[in-house]
Amino acid sequence: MPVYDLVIIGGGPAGLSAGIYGARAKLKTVILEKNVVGGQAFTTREIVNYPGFFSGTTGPDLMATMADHARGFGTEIIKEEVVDVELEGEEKIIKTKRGNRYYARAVIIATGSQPRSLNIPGERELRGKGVSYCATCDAEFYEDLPVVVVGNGDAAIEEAMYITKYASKVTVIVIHDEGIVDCNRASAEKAFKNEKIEFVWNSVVIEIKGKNELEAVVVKNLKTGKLTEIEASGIFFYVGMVPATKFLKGKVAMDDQGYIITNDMMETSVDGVYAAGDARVKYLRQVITAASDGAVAAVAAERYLAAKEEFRENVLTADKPVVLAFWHPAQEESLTAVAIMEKAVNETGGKVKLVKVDMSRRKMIAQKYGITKTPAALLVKEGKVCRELSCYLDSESIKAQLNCHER
Ligand SMILES: Cc1cc2nc3c(=O)[nH]c(=O)nc-3n(C[C@H](O)[C@H](O)[C@H](O)COP(=O)(O)OP(=O)(O)OC[C@H]3O[C@@H](n4cnc5c(N)ncnc54)[C@H](O)[C@@H]3O)c2cc1C
Repeated sequence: MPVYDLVIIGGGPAGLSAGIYGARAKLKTVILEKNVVGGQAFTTREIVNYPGFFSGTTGPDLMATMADHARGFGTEIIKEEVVDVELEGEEKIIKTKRGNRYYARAVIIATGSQPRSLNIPGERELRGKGVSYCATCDAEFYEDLPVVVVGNGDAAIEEAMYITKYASKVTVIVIHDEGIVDCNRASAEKAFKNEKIEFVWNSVVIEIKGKNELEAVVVKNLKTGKLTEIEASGIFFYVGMVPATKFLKGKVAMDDQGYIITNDMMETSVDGVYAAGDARVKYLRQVITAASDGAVAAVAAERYLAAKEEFRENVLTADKPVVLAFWHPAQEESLTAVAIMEKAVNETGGKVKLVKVDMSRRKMIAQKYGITKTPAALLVKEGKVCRELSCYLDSESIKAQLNCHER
């Protein structure tokens, strides 16, 4: 497998947007997508809140446009499920279910999230035989048939309305008291007026019945304890999402729910590894914020790779010894030390050069050389450290240290 500048795991809006920005910046970019390109957004029929589409668009249309855009700039999109990663080294290794290995100089994790299952009897057995998590994919199979929807957030209510285009009746099971739903008001009001929708309040689904196909759903009223069997041919679950990050456990820092922790540059705890979209800890999980994250992650990755290349040219393959002077903008003492170091280097008449390293931005370089505090300075020759320099001397004494003896 060739070495890619950028491997993006996941081809939803975050991954596609990262692909657009990455390939446009001339990075050799590949997106590995295990399923349908477009992610969750592909599974929603109507998208009315993505900027530029006042009259709305469909998830599949919007995602196809994004995928064409990414491919247009040269991003490869390959159907592969990533099952393991080695992220620590300079060259990251991405391993797939088919046994392939992709090598990357930087990685963006854009694996999003997947529907939560309730793990109730019958749910796993009847998956694909009446149990579904995607109305866009499956609603049309229920023409004139009764269907149950579980949940009361935006996705549940909006998809319930979409299903009424096909189903004879849609029963929505809501855990809350009558009239209380967790979705936006406009959708709730429309759903309450929809004659094909019946709400069942204070209730949860406890069992799904059927042999080879779904026949009925058992619902428990949480206030009375009463069990009711609702005849149905299909059930759609919208009871939340879980991040698709299981294969990354122990590889990048996550919160206790498995969402990846990043800063506002989408950097994870591992150098050269970024996370974008629904898979990361964030406030709002939508197509627009996923696309935005993808753009930020790709630009951050591009700058990281450029900085690495610049470091290679300026330091590792330099034709003269280099003083690496580590400083931190919040530490005045380090600024003074670097200024004295610079004076000493200038007085060598070009025999030695100085490269300043801002520790607040170039953590990777500091880590590589084991530097934990500033000021600090190293003399590097032919890519190897030959000595540590004392930063607390005058420029004359520093100049005397600028002879290379291998460390
Ligand atoms: C029913 C529904 C309706 C919605 N409606 C709207 C709406 O109207 N407006 C809106 O803005 N947002 C909506 N959203 C939310 C929006 O779809 C998501 O916020 C957005 O898709 C997140 O994008 P993402 O790229 O981070 O992740 P995802 O869209 O989840 O994409 C992640 C991709 O990564 C792939 N993947 C996961 N693991 C691996 C792996 N190991 N190897 C390879 N590939 C992998 C997945 O197959 C998937 O394609 C809706 C969501 C749902 C479920």
